[in-house]
Amino acid sequence: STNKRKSTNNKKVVAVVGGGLVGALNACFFAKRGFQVEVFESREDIRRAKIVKGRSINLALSHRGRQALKHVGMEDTIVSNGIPMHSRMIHSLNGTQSPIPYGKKGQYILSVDRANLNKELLSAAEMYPNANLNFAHKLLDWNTETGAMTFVRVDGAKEEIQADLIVGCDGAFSAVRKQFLRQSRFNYSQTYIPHGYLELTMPPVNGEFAMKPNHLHIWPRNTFMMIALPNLDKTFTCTLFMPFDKFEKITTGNQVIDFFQEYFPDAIQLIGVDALKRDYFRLPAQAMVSVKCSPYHLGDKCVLMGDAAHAVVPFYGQGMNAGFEDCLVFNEIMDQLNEDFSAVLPEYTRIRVPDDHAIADLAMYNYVEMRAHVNSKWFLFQKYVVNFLNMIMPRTIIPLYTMVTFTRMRYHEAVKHWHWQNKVIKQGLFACAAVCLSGGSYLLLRYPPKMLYVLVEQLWTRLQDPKNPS
Ligand SMILES: Cc1cc2nc3c(=O)[nH]c(=O)nc-3n(C[C@H](O)[C@H](O)[C@H](O)COP(=O)(O)OP(=O)(O)OC[C@H]3O[C@@H](n4cnc5c(N)ncnc54)[C@H](O)[C@@H]3O)c2cc1C
Ligand SMILES: COc1ccc2c(c1)CN(c1nc(C(=O)N(C)c3cc(Cl)c(F)cc3C(=O)O)c(Cl)s1)C2
Repeated sequence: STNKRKSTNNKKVVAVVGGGLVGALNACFFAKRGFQVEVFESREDIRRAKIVKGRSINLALSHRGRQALKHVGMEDTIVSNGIPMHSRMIHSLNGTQSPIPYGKKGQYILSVDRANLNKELLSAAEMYPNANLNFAHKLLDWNTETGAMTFVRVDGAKEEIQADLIVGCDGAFSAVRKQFLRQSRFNYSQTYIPHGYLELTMPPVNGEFAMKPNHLHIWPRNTFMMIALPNLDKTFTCTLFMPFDKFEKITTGNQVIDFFQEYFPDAIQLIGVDALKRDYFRLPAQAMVSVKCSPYHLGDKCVLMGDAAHAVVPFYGQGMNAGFEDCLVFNEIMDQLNEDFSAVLPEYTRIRVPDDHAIADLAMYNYVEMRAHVNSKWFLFQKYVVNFLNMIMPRTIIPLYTMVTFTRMRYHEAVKHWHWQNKVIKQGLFACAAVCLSGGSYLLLRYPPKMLYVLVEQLWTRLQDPKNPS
């Protein structure tokens, strides 16, 4: 039966497919504009269900995501439930911990609980009288002409529902996107990386955090890496990144301990030997996929946002932030083109595709970087050099992660500026190398080594005893 959800006023009906982080936030954006919003989520209402297994338990929320939440009045609620991380804490192999600030005082990122964030956004959407949440509705397919969607219920019954606009927020394996793949001139690519991830919990010690809480803890070990974000219950969620073929080689509890002894010795005591042996095998390592596609819209009927449009590998902590920013950018274009979908959708694709592709590339680049040669020394060195240059030329040399994490500079413009400043730094380094070289050789030619030796000795004595004129 095709029934079109009755819209309370003559406003159009917007169907948001997917009640995850981006779908729930998008529902708030459209409901705030007065549309009749119907959210269709395949899972049961997570506000009633138990823990959702297999998803990253906490996430880093930064500026872009906060600006989107702010627009629907949710920023304060979410930030109050987040834990500020003012700097990274780099764990070296010998156990020393080195903090690297994210920036000036007010520049910090937040560790937020994924399930809690999703629940808060669903409840915020539900507050709007013109918004409905339909759980246990799994989209099978939709018709590009009529916009009619076919959902299957838990009991296998099918339900057809019509909408004026379909917003595909159904994640990396989007069913809404399936219809796009049948269209000509639709570009699509997906890449699974050879790494998987596994989550481990680091319990509190005597009721207190096991490590300093206001940091993003990182154990960079080239091909392996572990990071830890704090939770409100004083635990840390540790995410271990490792190639699948390495995961497959570790099959016994003792092998887990040996592996941690070799690469993350300080973490063994903090997580606990038994917990490590148990939790390591609780779930299989999860895959990470990078999806890029364009266009994001189909006619004036359908638009993709969030992971459905651009699943990115998590090595910049931007997937959710980018998806939240999608909602904000779409909303800004709705204002500019006064909600005319036939104009808004193509404009959204034109504006947003270059930016979401840029962050997808950046995240993949950083994955390759981290895996290739980022151990704690290089990580520290790199951050110090760029932070030093930023100190002397604050408006010219801006660390890339600062532009990505603490501004709403368009992702593709941040990348362009980063390429430019890399060139400037390289030329700058080259220039001062040339000066030192030519200056040095001039001195050698002008003053043969003996003379030079005397010169240096005089200089040294003067430095030792400035008053002595000799
Ligand atoms: C290990 C890891 C760490 C991460 N860390 C960060 C981080 O620190 N910061 C950050 O910003 N991002 C991070 N991300 C990325 C972030 O998790 C995603 O970008 C974000 O969840 C995308 O939200 P979404 O709503 O688009 O998709 P999802 O969260 O996947 O939600 C999709 C929703 O659609 C529903 N659905 C799927 N198919 C259908 C269907 N056919 N019909 C109806 N409903 C359907 C699903 O049940 C789900 O509720 C991380 C990701 C991973 C894997
Ligand atoms: C829950 O699972 C996950 C998984 C991965 C991430 C997060 C949460 C949060 N992440 C953030 N990354 C940045 C960043 O810009 N860069 C370049 C970094 C990239 C890596 Cl891989 C890293 F380890 C540190 C930094 C860093 O600079 O601290 C932030 Cl800023 S936050 C990565």
